[in-house]
Order: sequence, then structure tokens, then C-alpha cells
Amino acid sequence: MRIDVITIFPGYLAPLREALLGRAIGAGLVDLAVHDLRSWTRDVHQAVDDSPYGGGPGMVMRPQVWGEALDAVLALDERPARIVVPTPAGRPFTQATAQAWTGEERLVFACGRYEGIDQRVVDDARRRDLPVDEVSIGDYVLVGGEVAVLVMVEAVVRLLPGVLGNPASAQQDSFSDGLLEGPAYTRPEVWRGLAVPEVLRSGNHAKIARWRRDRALERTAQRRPDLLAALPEDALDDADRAF
Ligand SMILES: NCc1ccc(-c2ccccc2)nc1
Repeated sequence: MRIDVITIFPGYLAPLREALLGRAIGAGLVDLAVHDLRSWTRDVHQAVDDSPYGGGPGMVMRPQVWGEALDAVLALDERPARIVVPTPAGRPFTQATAQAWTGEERLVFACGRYEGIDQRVVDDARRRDLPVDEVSIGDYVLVGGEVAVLVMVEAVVRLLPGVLGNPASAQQDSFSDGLLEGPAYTRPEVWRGLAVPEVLRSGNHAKIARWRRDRALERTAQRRPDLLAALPEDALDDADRAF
């Protein structure tokens, strides 16, 4: 998978080259290219924004600069790309989104700042039949899209074959079965007077699996009843319902 990020703060994306993601890049599982949007400005001030039509606070990012930047970056590679625009006004980015994007050959992230990017940039891309997703990683407003890109790239790349040491962990993590993950423990057996739940040291794998499922159901019911309500009919068996 090739990932391009266009931003006025390339340094914000440096963490993508660390640790797990850095190793995935080193292993050739992912190609990452970060581009400075100002490379496509033509004025001496390298202006990327301007006042909003209709008035109101803040500034809007100029369509000319973004149009030239996207055209140039898309032309760098012949692989078909999905353009992703992080925005508080976007559709929710979920684990399902991350899973779906693992099938993409290329993702091009457009990081907005200020009040966002002139809407015509997205409209123009869509009318050229380029797939464009405006996505939100949560109901809060950041200063720009860069942090959202770090979140989404990590969520997607970790799912790519060969990236995680143990692929099973990607299957068993939260949300993969629609439930939150329950509590986890490691040595020592007792820490500050707190003991690891007995069942986890019992060696009885059926009992352990049941206990873990019950804790996941309990935590999901307490913290995210919306996830429980969204589970497909056949997702819970009789033992689950008994819980
Ligand atoms: N839903 C997370 C998110 C994503 C992007 C932005 C944002 C804020 C200002 C300008 C451009 C993007 N804020 C929140």
C-alpha cells in the first residue's frame, strides 16, 4: 500500500516512521510519502488560505493550491487512490472503515487546517470519479487533520498482512467481535495487594474463554450499550444472554 499525506506541517507526520509503522515501511509493506502543501503555492507569501465567502470567523484553504497539489501527488503513481479528508463534519471512521481501506492500493490524505478546505476541491475530485471520503475520528474539533491521519494510518496499517507479529491479535482486539476488550493481566500474580483473577491461572481454557467473554459483555454493557444494541441477532449465544 502506498500512503501519501499532503499537509502544511510535514513534521507532524514524523511519528509514522517510528516503531511498528516504521518497521512496516522498512519491510516494504507500506510506502509513505509526505508532501508540503506550500510547494504548490505561487505567491511570495506562499498563502494557502483566504477569508471565507459569506463572512464568519477563521480562514478557508484555497482551492487552487489544493487542486494543484492533489493533481500532482496523484500523478506520482499510477495506482488508483482513495482520497481521504479528515474533518469533524465527516462520516465516522470505524474499525470497519480501517478494515475496508486495507483493500486499497493507495490512500492520499489531505490534511486541512483553519476552517477546512474549500468544498470545491472535494466536489471537483468526485466529479472526476475519484473516490473521496470525508471522515471524522470523533466528535471533537482538532486544529487540523494531521493528528486524525496518524490515528487512521495506524488503524489501517496494523491490519496489513505481515505488519503485526501475531495476526490473531488483530482479530481478537476490541471491535473485531463487536465488543470491547475485557481487562488484561500479566505477572506478578499479586501486585500492591491486588491478585490476578483466579480463573486466569486455572489452565481451564473453556472457563477462561467464558470468563473473558463475560467481562467483555459486562464492560460493553457498562461503557458502550450502543455497541451491544448494534450486535447482529446471532452474535450472542445462550451463555452470553445468561450473563
Ligand atoms: N473528527 C476529528 C477531526 C478531524 C479534523 C479536524 C479539523 C479541524 C480543523 C481543520 C481541519 C480539520 N478536526 C477534528
